[in-house]
Amino acid sequence: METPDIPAEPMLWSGWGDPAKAAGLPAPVLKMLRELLGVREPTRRPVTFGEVRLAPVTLSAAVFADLSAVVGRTEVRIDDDARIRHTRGKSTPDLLRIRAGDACDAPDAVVRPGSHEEVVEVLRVCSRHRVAVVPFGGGTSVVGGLVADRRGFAGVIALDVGRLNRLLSVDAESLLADFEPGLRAPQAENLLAGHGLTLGHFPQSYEYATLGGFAAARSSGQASAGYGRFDDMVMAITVATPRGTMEFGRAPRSAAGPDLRQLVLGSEGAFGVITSMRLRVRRAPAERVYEGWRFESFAAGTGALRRVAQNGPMPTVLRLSDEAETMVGLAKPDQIGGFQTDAGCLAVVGYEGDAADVAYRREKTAETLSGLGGVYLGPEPGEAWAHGRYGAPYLRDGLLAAGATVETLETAAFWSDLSRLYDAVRLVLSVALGQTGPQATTPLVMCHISHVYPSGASLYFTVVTAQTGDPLGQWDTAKRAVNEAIGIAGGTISHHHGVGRDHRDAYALEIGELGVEILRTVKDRLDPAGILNPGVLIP
Ligand SMILES: Cc1cc2nc3c(=O)[nH]c(=O)nc-3n(C[C@H](O)[C@H](O)[C@H](O)COP(=O)(O)OP(=O)(O)OC[C@H]3O[C@@H](n4cnc5c(N)ncnc54)[C@H](O)[C@@H]3O)c2cc1C
Repeated sequence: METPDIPAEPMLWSGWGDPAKAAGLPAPVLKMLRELLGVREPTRRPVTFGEVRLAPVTLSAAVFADLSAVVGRTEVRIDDDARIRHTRGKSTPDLLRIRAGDACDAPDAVVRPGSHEEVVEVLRVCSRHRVAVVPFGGGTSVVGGLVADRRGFAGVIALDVGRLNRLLSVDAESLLADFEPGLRAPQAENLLAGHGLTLGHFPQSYEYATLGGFAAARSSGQASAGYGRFDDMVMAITVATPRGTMEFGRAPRSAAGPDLRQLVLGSEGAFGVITSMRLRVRRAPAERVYEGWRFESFAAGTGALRRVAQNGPMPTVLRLSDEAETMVGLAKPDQIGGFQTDAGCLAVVGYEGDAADVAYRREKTAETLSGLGGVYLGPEPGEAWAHGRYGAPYLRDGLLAAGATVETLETAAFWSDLSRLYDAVRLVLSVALGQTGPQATTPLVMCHISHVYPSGASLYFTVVTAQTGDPLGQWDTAKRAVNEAIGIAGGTISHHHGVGRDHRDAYALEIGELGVEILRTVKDRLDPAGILNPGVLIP
């Protein structure tokens, strides 16, 4: 998999990604925004860094002294720069708020422990003083996973795991590697490359997201067909809690009772702070091939993907854009704006491995796809996707600046429910974001499938619409309606972004009252003062 350089700069405080890569919008996109979606330039400009509004720090001198005694005075930061950069995550509502100068959710301090023991001590100090703790990895959450409920607390700290950034050991015989959680994905890949290994986890947030964040939010990368989801990779996990240390996982599989790793995976910092993990790794592939296929319709392409997922062998990357996403060219962000209306639906299929394995899987997959109506387009669309794959999120800043709201959301369901779910989400988004009156507009709703299983798949939607005077309210209304529609249509509220605050209520409906009670009981036991990420995950 082609991997970008590790960004040297901290992430843009008001937008996505590496400041050096900030991109303008291509002219055809601007034209489409104006003519097709009725987008008008916003009247308000985004604030400058100096104009961001922060509440005063509420931590007492005693808390400050106790935290400094654990991690060192310089690792407890209360300056504006540190606080603003640890405010919320990177969803579109997060960006709309910070661009408007609103940093009311900023932590009072950013604390950076240097070891597992220091994390345990920080949690003890915060429990004693009733200070809320937000575990902070790369800060790329898109579900409100980095905002603590302040009520009843003497303050909030962001517990940044950035100093826990080592590859601790490699077991080449078992294909395992022990990592600390604060490594960003490209750093981990670089370290593994020195051993001829790869993790194979390539989400679109790859440049900035961390290993701990992947485990805490059950992330899934774009090559999940071949390498699996991140939660499949976690063989063992160590967690610091206010009550001490938990360590789970000591064999590849076990019948020794329920698998308590699963209680940590997806717990989004509400039960403890992940301080190390033993991850399954793979030998670095000798060969990589990406290519494109065309299907007449999304339904036809979906059927073909299902057959591949059920009959195998599996490619490494398997994704299918619907008609709208193919038309806009979102599958190839470098070439966005081609606007081919007769392009059908583009599937990108990739294979990584040794030459014989790649050749075998390619031949078998091609047989299946062509037998179900797929037309082979050659390597160009696949290579273009692989080259531009981390580029799309950079377009969001330009779209927001131009007066468009753009956001993504995702879900998953069994194959037999998938087309109903697809129709329901598209309909609800179109109705909720469509505007009537003299300047009537319809939003652009696009979708792709990029994670497939024998029993079902995920659906990933991108929506672009003209901003109203209240873009936050506009999106909030639409998102509530979609969450409800997903539940009714039988989908899960998240396939890989997680729960955070944004999906908390929908998640509660999904797991039922008893499920919520189990989560509350576990939390009460591990975190009796309730300091860990209050308001996230658990209603
Ligand atoms: C542009 C963009 C593209 C994205 N693409 C994808 C994608 O392709 N696939 C995907 O799965 N996700 C994607 N995401 C979502 C996000 O990147 C993932 O949820 C990722 O797992 C978050 O990692 P992070 O290190 O940034 O965690 P953070 O955002 O810092 O934290 C996420 C949650 O985990 C908790 N947490 C963080 N570290 C720890 C720890 N060490 N111990 C305990 N709790 C912790 C936090 O408190 C928070 O609740 C995308 C996000 C953006 C902005």
